[in-house]
Amino acid sequence: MAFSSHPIVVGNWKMNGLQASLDQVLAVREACATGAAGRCEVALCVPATLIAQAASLLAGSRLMIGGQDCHAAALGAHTGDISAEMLKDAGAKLVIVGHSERRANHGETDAIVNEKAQAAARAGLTPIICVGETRAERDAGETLRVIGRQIDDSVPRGSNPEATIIAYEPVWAIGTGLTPTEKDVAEVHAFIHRRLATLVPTGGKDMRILYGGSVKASNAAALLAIDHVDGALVGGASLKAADFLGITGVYR
Ligand SMILES: O=C(CO)COP(=O)(O)O
Repeated sequence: MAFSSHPIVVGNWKMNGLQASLDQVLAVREACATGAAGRCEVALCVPATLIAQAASLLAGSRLMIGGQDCHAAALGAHTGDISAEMLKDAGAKLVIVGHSERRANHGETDAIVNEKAQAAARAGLTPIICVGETRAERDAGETLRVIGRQIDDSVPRGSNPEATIIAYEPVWAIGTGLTPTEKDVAEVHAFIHRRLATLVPTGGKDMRILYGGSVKASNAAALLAIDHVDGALVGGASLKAADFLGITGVYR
């Protein structure tokens, strides 16, 4: 087990964060400047209402801002939606697509997620494409079958491996304090790597695969040292800079 050579830790604030939360962005920015944030790329996917302001605070910083979802179209009659081009215009560098909360709460299929990932790439954003099995699927021994289908159908053919990130987030590990065993994480990440190589023959092995689901400072070192784990997608523990930096700081 060894740390990835090109890791990234991404915070997903979900539907949390008001103006006052920009203080947390500033604290992470400061840690990135001093080196306290660790030797990894660092990004925060804040609510859409904060993207432009957060990004404007980060000129010259290596901290990146991302969105949490985008529409597949560039513009048009889609009330309440946000396009990848709009996120880019607001200063985002990345966007999460296909998070299990979007798949479950908004009926997003692999085909929709695939279109969103293509939209992100078209706009010059790095898509973070999420996959993960439910508890019932794991208990039924279906994990690899489900993940294989999600990868095949959600990851656009011909994706640029350097500008596409996969996040493995077991649904049952999100917000529960539960995590898979290290052996299970290693098995799924190695499986995703092999599967990507069939989809992106020119460099599936270069595509980074993040682990997400109840990552916190106390378990980050063990999770991030697992083979084929190239970083983390962090929910609850990304809301406070101190907690988040306890995770990024694992990469010394
Ligand atoms: O869904 C997640 C990140 O996208 C994980 O959330 P938690 O870290 O709160 O479990």
